[in-house]
Amino acid sequence: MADLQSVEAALDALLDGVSPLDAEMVGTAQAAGRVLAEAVVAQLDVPPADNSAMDGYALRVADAGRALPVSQRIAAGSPPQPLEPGSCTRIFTGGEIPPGADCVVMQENVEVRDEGVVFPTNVPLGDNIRRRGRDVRAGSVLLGPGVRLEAAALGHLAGQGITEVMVRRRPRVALLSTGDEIVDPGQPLAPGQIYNSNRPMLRRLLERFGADVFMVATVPDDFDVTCQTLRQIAEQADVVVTTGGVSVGEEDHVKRALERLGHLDLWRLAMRPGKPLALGRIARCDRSEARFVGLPGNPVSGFVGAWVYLRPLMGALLGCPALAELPRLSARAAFATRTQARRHYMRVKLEFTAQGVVAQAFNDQNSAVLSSCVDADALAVIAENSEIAEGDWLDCLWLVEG
Ligand SMILES: Nc1nc2c(c(=O)[nH]1)N[C@H]1C(S)=C(S)[C@@H](COP(=O)(O)OP(=O)(O)OC[C@H]3O[C@@H](n4cnc5c(N)ncnc54)[C@H](O)[C@@H]3O)O[C@H]1N2
Ligand code: MOO
Repeated sequence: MADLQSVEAALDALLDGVSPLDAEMVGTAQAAGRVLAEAVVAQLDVPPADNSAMDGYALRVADAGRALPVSQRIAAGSPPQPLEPGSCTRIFTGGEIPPGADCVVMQENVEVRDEGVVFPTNVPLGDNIRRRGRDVRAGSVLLGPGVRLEAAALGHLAGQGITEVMVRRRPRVALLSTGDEIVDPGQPLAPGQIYNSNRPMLRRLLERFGADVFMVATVPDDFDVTCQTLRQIAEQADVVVTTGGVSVGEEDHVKRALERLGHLDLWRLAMRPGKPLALGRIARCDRSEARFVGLPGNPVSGFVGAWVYLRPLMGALLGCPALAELPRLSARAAFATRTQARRHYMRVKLEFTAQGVVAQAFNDQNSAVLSSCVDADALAVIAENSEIAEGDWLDCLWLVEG
């Protein structure tokens, strides 16, 4: 086991020379989940003018403490007139503050009498006024490059009236399955066969990591056809991902095809699950190369491999730091375990208790037991040759999209 290589070394090899893909312009209505290729500079102040945070009355602080007549009414969207001296203005939330007014008193705090509206004394200057540009100042960076466009960022873009943004092209990923025993749902199962669980699982993960999974296929059981298929796919794919056939078993078409079409490194890693990993390149006609990642066939090994390798790879191709690195958190172990030569990525459920975060491990952590992943919130990373007692602090990789 002394020859096992580190996860970090494999990650370095995987990410070596990877740079962000080219940029493309998309409509903001289609931009959800995309990654900004360049900074977006604000063109407008938000809010565009001082406005009221409350339904109530705008006045001069100096006039508070007495009854004031109402000289105008301002709803959101109606332009204000300057405030007549010695009067107040009826105003609604979002209404523009009239020139001359310097505070807003909410309507619950006034008394409306025949002679006018009576205000409390000691109204703070500027109270309940949302200042122009408080949220965004024109000319400032609204969103920086590498930001993934999720709900609030999309709202922020719309707040500027922006309809198009420059984003990174989504990495084009081909997802291939190997193994004669693997059958797609919808087909009958012959004896010895199992359904392909890796394909929908990895497709979903890759899409969550920002990829465009433009094709899924099963590798044909023929060396020449495999070569031809991979060569064609590599012309369109940034990354070719396969599952299965990376261990020490009998001759495998994908491995041999990779050696013929480009380059292949077989890794034996000090990690569990996911000891075997294949990394390579497939040459294209124009001499550029598609990346190749061969994950193990065991579903849990594929699941963990996707988070540990494919997510950072998508992050690098998208120029998105939040995707490139999985967030970590510390949690107390609700279990005891020990490891040997391989670092263990244990699937855990996190409980957020008053005493802090507690990690509950799924009982059966075997790499073929996919039920261990269904409820997993995090991967607790247990160092090689170590022992964990209940209550010990664990370093966990949080399974979030980024
Ligand atoms: N003599 C040794 N045997 C194995 C070693 C080893 O070091 N020496 N390593 C083990 C480890 S660790 C792993 S992980 C697996 C990796 O195997 P492969 O990547 O070669 O994958 P396969 O043999 O093709 O399949 C493994 C397992 O997964 C099932 N599988 C494959 N594809 C799918 C799919 N799409 N959906 C669901 N299940 C799938 C397949 O039926 C096998 O049961 O090797 C160990 N062996
Ligand atoms: O390293 Mo493998 O993924 O344990 O079965």
